[in-house]
Amino acid sequence: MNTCRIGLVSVSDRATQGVYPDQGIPALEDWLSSALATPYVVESRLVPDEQPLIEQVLCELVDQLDCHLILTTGGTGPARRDVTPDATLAIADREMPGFGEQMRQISLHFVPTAILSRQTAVIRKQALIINLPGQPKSIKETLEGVKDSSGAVVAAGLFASVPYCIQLLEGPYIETHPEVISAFRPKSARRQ
Ligand SMILES: Nc1ncnc2c1ncn2[C@@H]1O[C@H](COP(=O)(O)OP(=O)(O)OP(=O)(O)O)[C@@H](O)[C@H]1O
Ligand SMILES: Nc1nc2c(c(=O)[nH]1)N[C@H]1C(S)=C(S)[C@@H](COP(=O)(O)O)O[C@H]1N2
Repeated sequence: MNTCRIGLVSVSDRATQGVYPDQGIPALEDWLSSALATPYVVESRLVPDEQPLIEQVLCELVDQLDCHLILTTGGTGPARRDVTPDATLAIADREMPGFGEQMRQISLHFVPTAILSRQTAVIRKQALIINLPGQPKSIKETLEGVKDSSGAVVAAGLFASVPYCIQLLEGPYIETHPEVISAFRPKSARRQ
């Protein structure tokens, strides 16, 4: 079986300098372990907010380590050193604007400043690359989305669309725990 390879990239000047411990990679790892029901392997990188370094790490994860999915966290805002979306677009084959649109919709349920994030998603070769904001708590918020007290989905989490996207890119089959995130999959694409 083709095991899903997931690249995790935390973009933070202060975590890189040791001003605070990086919470981005642990938050990504925690969420994935709660949500994924099929096996996967992870490659993690911590980088400062430097566009050439971010581009280099993204290319290494896609081109050399053959990742199917890359999640970045941090550096999506309007500040001068926030360049993660710029690096992501610079190495992209194609943009997937729906992810950014949905992320900002989800985030408005949590913070009034959601539209300050320029986060996007792209495809490079076999890989889907998705930017998430830097606040560690925003990782679960954006990947999982919003449910009301009865469990009905108010804003679908980003990860609901990830397994089908990776399948369309001819990547491995990813199954999720439905109580965490219910992934969309058309009948024709379901595993028998
Ligand atoms: N990797 C991280 N680990 C822990 N906390 C983080 C991390 N990245 C961001 N944060 C927290 O989220 C806030 C917003 O994230 P943002 O990406 O805008 O960081 P920043 O203000 O540019 O700082 P830096 O790049 O130095 O982490 C930060 O100010 C910090 O409190
Ligand atoms: N879910 C969620 N989205 C969020 C936030 C957040 O805390 N949670 N912070 C917002 C703010 S204040 C900013 S400036 C932008 C960019 O954040 P980043 O530079 O940390 O990526 O994300 C926005 N989106």
